[in-house]
Amino acid sequence: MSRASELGSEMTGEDVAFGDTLVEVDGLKKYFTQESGLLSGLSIDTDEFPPISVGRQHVKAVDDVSFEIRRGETLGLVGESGCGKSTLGRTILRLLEPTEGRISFKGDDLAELDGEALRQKRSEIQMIFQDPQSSLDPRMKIGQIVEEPMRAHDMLDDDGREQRAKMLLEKVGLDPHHYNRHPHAFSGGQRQRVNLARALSVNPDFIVCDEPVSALDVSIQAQVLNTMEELQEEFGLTYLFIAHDLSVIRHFSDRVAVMYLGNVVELAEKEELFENPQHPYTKALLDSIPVPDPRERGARGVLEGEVPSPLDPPSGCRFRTRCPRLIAPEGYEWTDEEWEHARTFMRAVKRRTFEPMTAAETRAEFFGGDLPRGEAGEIVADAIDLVATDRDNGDDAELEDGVNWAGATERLLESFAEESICSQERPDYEIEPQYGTGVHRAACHLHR
Ligand SMILES: Nc1ncnc2c1ncn2[C@@H]1O[C@H](COP(=O)(O)OP(=O)(O)OP(=O)(O)O)[C@@H](O)[C@H]1O
Repeated sequence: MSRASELGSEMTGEDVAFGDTLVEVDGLKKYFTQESGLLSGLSIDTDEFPPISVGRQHVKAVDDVSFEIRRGETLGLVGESGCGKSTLGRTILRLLEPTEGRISFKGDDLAELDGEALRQKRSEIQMIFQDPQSSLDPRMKIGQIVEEPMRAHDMLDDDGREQRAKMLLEKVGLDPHHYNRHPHAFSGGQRQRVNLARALSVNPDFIVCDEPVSALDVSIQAQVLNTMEELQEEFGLTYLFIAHDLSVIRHFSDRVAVMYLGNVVELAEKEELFENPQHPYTKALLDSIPVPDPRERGARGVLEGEVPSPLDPPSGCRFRTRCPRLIAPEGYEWTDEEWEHARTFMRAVKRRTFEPMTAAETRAEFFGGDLPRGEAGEIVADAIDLVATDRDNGDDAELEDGVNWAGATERLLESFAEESICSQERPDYEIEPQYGTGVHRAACHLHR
């Protein structure tokens, strides 16, 4: 093996041109196995020994994700907390074992590599974490910290490593004379710069940046991002840039992938995604960017309800349980307006967002007095009845506010939401972009 390939610093016959695919993720899944809570998970099977087993559930943190990252670009990955961004980043790096799927890096399937081959590849792929405080060992000097990955990969000799560390400290905007200082002498932004130098020490091609500036003051964020951009240019780096902050993503990415509950729901070039968003989840995220207007307090509440549990995610489109654009189920005769009324009523009942009133009042409030025709109208009438105050429910102690919210919710969801294409098929469509020429993918049946 040549010295160069031993160092992992030069590609051997597998060079990837700028703009060509460097990383490809295909059908990637990462499930965490969890023992289910208390007795609910225990099952008794007398044919087995021991006869009691603990039920296991799967946290579907990443569930069938596919995309590519091109050499030299920054792919932004955005989504609310808990949607699986970090897990995806770590699984791509093989810090977590994939449950299923392929991760190819320069054409090699990372999921298949192990031992020495994986170790070699690891130097070409590095990661930067959110918290620069906890990722730096306080007892080590920053010079040693930067040299650590080089030592682990047997790269250069002592002098060579020191020289390289000092060169990198300078590149990331630190004083190389601070080589012997300890991390506590540095500010948060400077510590993240130390992390950058450490990641760069083994000459990687690809860096997964997991919320790299989220812990920093806003004024410092831009400076660190600028340095990251300069380093990208100089070293030909490719970034997967994970952030929940859309304004940071907008500043920094070439293309953007939006994640929701383990799925990528939309992916497009940056301008296309921000100017022409096509997934209702992306639109809601964009609408909830806090506006710098003192009269508006905080984010505008567009995203209603809770993110469902990744233990049991919704079928079909993952966003459908919160989606304001849920598609009308087939098989009923109704106008768009009638379906809109029914959908609004269904959401309000499910989330119990109105004070119960008489059946006539409910009908007037949500349907302007006229129910949909045919079977849909009968279902709506049943549901209205279940939450109406002038219906005699006896004194069933189970009922909240004296009306049957749960019964009405079940009736509406079963008849309408569960029958929608949104519940039945997982969407994935390509859309004609309005900006640029890149591929625009949106996982929303409105584009079927
Ligand atoms: N080791 C683990 N064991 C079980 N569940 C896990 C584990 N790690 C993550 N999860 C779950 O997987 C889901 C995705 O988590 P992940 O941290 O990837 O999301 P995220 O989008 O990066 O969120 P955040 O921005 O808050 O870190 C969450 O429901 C989380 O609770």
